[in-house]
Amino acid sequence: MKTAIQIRDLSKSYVINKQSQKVLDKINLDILPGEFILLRGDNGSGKTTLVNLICGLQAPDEGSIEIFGKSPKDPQAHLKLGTMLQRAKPVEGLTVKETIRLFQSYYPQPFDLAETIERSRLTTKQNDYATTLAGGQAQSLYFALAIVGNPDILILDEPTNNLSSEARQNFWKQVREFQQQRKTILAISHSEQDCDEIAYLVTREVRLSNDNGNLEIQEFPPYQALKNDYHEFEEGAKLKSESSADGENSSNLKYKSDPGSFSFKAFWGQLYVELLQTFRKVDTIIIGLGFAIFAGFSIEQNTPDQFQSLVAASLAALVVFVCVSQFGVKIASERDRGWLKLLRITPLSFTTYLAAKVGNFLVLASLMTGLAFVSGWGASQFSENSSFIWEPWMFYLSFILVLGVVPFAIFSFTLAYLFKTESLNFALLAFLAIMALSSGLNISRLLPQAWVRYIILFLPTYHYGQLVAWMGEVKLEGIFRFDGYHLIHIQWLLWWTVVAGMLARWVYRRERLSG
Ligand SMILES: Nc1ncnc2c1ncn2[C@@H]1O[C@H](COP(=O)(O)OP(=O)(O)OP(=O)(O)O)[C@@H](O)[C@H]1O
Repeated sequence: MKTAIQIRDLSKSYVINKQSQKVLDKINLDILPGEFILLRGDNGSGKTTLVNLICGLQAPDEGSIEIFGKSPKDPQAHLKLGTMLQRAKPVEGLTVKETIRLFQSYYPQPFDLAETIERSRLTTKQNDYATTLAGGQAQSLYFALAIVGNPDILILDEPTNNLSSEARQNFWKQVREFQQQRKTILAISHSEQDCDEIAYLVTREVRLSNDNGNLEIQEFPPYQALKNDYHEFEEGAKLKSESSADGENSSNLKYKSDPGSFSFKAFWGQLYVELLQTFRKVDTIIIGLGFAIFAGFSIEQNTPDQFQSLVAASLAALVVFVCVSQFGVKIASERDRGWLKLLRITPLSFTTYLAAKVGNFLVLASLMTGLAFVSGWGASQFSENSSFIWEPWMFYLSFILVLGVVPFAIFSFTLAYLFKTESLNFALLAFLAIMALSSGLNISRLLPQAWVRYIILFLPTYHYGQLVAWMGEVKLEGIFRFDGYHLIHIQWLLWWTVVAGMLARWVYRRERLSG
């Protein structure tokens, strides 16, 4: 049996006011499976830093941490951990039940949904929006999210902050029930009432010192009993593995699949909630779907002879605008709420996460283009000399509009990770302006420098614009026309999708979510 958490010579410093300050200094600690550790220390002594390091949200300067023998960065370790972070808010647009179901989809062997809701005392609140929960109920939701994956280790960072005395009692009762299944618990609390509530469960109290970044450890009677059990088990396991050559291998088979790779279960779970959130936002419905319907209808009514080119141009602009603004703003809000931090400590992989976000956009963009054509057909029904007929170009144009915009959606994902929320709107506006300038509309003629025009030829917007002009038969002499090289434009867009994906992966990995 492996140690639940093994910490060796762990050090961490921060640069505060241009000076390096050591928060943790060569810390060593072995937490046994089934232990209940109470982590204490004054404000600023480094408790949350230690939790962030254990969850893999931050990297140590020196030393190492292992979760059942795995690095905290390893997705296998994330399967074992359930964490309640100190600062997080529920994500918008989802009910309590939907939020818990989403987290449940990330894990291969989760708890039953109804059981988790009941265990967290959220039965009467399960259909309420998570953002409307009162303080204590929100803590219960975070508890549910921490346990739904059926983790072996539960980490609770000041879980009873802002709770009433009764709510505290209830909370620790839930934790006790969880611990009775011989799970390992690491809890941080400043409250004396909390300490009284859990006193008989605690195996060791670990105190972080503010002065020297070291640990003081106090052992309680349950620890000795647990330690003896652990050593007996170790001895037994040693004998067993000596008598059976493949003993070690068979225990490793348990988690053979790699939780860091793409998971269909997590993809469908994530895509479902992304769609729910999108279609519950009134502005998406009005701007995205409303404008698409309006464009199709009014173009067919007023200029039916130019339907193909005008619909192509207006839909291209609309689809790009909605996808870029939707993606960026949504991720920024999730980041502000601490939601991304919560996602990063689950086994959800980057590929699954990004694929679900792109999938959400593809559904929205398909609906937008479909509705524009249906409303054009609707408008033709009111017109006496209608020329509207369903033609194959409509299908091909929709295909280009929807798939061609994927690299832009991924770029806006990248921007949302690169910029802080306050500056993100400017970044998105600048991005949209660059896209408009480089779309192939011959504004570039106004640019005196030839090299600017050459750069534009390499940008994805130019190729997207050309493909739309091709399918929309856009012929605006001297301003915008298809140059005839559709295969080259398709290749460039594919290449940009790969580049955008690599960039997104890089910003996702480098993101520090520790604040
Ligand atoms: N990302 C960061 N950048 C710079 N300094 C940081 C960062 N995170 C934490 N610190 C500093 O490190 C020290 C330890 O912070 P930490 O949040 O780990 O303490 P804590 O024991 O959890 O405090 P509290 O009990 O108030 O939650 C503090 O002085 C804090 O200001």
